Amino acid sequence: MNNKATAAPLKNALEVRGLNFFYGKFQGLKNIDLDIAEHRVTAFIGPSGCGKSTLLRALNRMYSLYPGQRAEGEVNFYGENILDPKQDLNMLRARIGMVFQKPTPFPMSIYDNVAFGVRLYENLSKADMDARVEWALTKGALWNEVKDKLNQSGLSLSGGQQQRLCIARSVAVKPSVILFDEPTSALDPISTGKIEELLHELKSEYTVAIVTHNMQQAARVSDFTAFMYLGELVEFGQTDKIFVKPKRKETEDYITGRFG
Ligand SMILES: Nc1ncnc2c1ncn2[C@@H]1O[C@H](COP(=O)(O)OP(=O)(O)OP(=O)(O)O)[C@@H](O)[C@H]1O
Repeated sequence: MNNKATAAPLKNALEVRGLNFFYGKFQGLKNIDLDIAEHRVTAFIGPSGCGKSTLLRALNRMYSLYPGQRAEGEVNFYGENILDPKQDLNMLRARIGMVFQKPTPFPMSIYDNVAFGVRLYENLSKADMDARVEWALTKGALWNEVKDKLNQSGLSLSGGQQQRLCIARSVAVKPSVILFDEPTSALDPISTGKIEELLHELKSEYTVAIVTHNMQQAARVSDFTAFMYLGELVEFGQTDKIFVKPKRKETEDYITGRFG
């Protein structure tokens, strides 16, 4: 946990204010206020069903793909409320990328997996695209393993490699924020370690938010932790403080495994 959050004032990439979220009539999030600091890792923890993924998916309007799901309140991304109906969702998802629990490479070559998103937004020459693909795969800590087989299918890679390919794919469009929804829960410990190292490197250039079930992982990778329960944000603060001296009994019970 180097580069821990210091007392110096941080800029926020995202400021969530009074966020309520509904799946039809069911309220999944209740009046959430939360700041996501720029160039830091913020972890969302809490028991199953508490709303971690719902909150993460609200941060780039991923829910808008599904009818009946709606958010109220504000999610300000550098001052702009992305819940505004006029928000351009494709542009938003290029600026706030997402990596899912299960690796989801497209059924195409490793090269095209990375180039695909870039082609939607930029018209690069072949040489520039080659350079972008190499750059993104290097950021995804995958270049050395795939540089001699870029035309092979992304689906031919191992699970851990596929997840790093998905991270490279997100990074390739040069987002400002990357959201990770339990990115290592389907991976073995070695692949998990690689992704955790990568999260640490990514935060020097990107803002990271991560949902994790694994409290040790939250403690290892994050600067800030949000503990959620039953759709509410119970406690939020610097990760050291949340894990060493939580203010709320619910948080303490959860992190000490006494929950429920
Ligand atoms: N598509 C959906 N339709 C209706 N309710 C949903 C839907 N997705 C999630 N919910 C409900 O919203 C609440 C929050 O779910 P969410 O997936 O955000 O929790 P979570 O903390 O990420 O859980 P887990 O750790 O199990 O993934 C839960 O009560 C869940 O049942």
